[in-house]
Amino acid sequence: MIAPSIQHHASPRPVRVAPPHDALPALKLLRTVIRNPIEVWPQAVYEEPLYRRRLLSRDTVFVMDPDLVRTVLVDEAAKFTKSEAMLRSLEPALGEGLLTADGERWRWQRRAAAPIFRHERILGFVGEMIAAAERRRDAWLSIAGGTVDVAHEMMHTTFDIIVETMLSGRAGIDAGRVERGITDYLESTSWTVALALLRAPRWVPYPGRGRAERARDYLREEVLRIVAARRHSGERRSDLIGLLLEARDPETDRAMSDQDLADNLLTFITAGHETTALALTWTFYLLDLHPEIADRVVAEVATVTAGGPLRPEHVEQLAYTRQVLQEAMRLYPPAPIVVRAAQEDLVLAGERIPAGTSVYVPVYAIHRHVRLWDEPDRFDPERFVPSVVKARHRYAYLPFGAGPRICIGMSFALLEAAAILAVLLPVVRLSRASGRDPDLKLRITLRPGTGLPMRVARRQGRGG
Ligand code: HEM
Repeated sequence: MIAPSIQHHASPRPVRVAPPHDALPALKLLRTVIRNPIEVWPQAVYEEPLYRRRLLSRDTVFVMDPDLVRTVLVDEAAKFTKSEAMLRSLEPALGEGLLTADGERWRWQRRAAAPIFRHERILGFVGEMIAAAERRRDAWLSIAGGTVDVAHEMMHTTFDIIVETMLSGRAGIDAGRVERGITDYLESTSWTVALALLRAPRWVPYPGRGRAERARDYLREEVLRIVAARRHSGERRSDLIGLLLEARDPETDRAMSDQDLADNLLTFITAGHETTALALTWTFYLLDLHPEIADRVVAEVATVTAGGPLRPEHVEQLAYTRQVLQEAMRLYPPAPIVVRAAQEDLVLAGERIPAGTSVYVPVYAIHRHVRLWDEPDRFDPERFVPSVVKARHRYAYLPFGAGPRICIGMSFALLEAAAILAVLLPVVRLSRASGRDPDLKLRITLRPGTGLPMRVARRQGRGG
């Protein structure tokens, strides 16, 4: 009888969100939404197939059952649009780009961007991914024994990769300012979400609004500058800017305006690096808790590369490394919630859902749902052995969403994360500088509240 609890203590428990004990009264709910919206999700979201409640002034349905998730995101996707809270948070920066547009406007932008995400094309980017990771590795080795904020370091690494691969070079963008700009902007989004739940008009001021708007203006000016420079040069390249410049709306034959281009470039720059950086950040945290799993990744890299440097063709062969990343994204999905607004009345699991209802797909909670996962809080990459994946419901795991709006950058992100991990892990060992767990903060993405400071040591043995 005692054995299971001993085992339980032997395996470190990665940090998780603590759901509230009781239903929160309105004022406390509002305060919690502003501080950290994921902390209002009740225990029921981790246990029930569907949970319905009024969140401030919005009728809200949480959908956890994988069949219902499929209904919302795939089968009946046409009956939903992006939600008011998400649009209100993201539209001021991303306009009506690929992530935020709906209907026909979304469809032609998706078609325009699709060629750059074809598998063969993405494989051509892996060399850049490895090179950026090697620059980070060399920087870390030069300060071995020191401490780095892994969250910040991963943001810079993935930022370098997105501008190298999608914009054909850095184009003079200040990565540090972009990172601060994104953080400042995202920081304000818990207010915009709360105000949307309260149905307050969009002009209502809130703390940090000025700072968020300055950040947004900086980011937009930078991408407009890049667009203007490309138009001015008349250069034709087949990078993302080139593809978008040549795209024509099939219905109107209209080309993208500079504003449309800026919306999309900013969408790709932000959606395309912050999420992957977070996936890696949480992976480094988990590997500090589980050095035996880190050792297995290092051993796999050594086998696949035969002890030599990582080359692009190796990355797809790193099956265990990919399992580790997938399991890290189960526990810490960088995009922990997907939200939609019902455009028509419909019925879900016998519940009448009137048009206008917000439908939350709480990815973080689905990934830790007691009916879907055995010991949901345990980090166990074996869950992603192909035969185990096959036996599981397809919609029990959705770090990249699902259906027509599934992440366009999914393969890019998986290759990128595996390449970065496979370059860094064999040479360095990272351990939390404070010995404490990071805190989980929802700001559209799932971020470590105050970064993730880790000590960098040279890894002894085969790799270093
Ligand atoms: C680990 C990394 C990533 C995660 C976890 C992630 C997650 C997601 C999720 C959940 C969605 C769907 C949102 C919804 O349905 O409302 C999405 C959409 C999107 N992602 Fe990613 N993403 C990642 C990396 C990337 C990368 C590398 C790029 C670009 C290079 C990218 C670009 C986009 C875009 C443009 C969309 C909107 C697609 C559409 O609506 O058609 N993402 N992402």
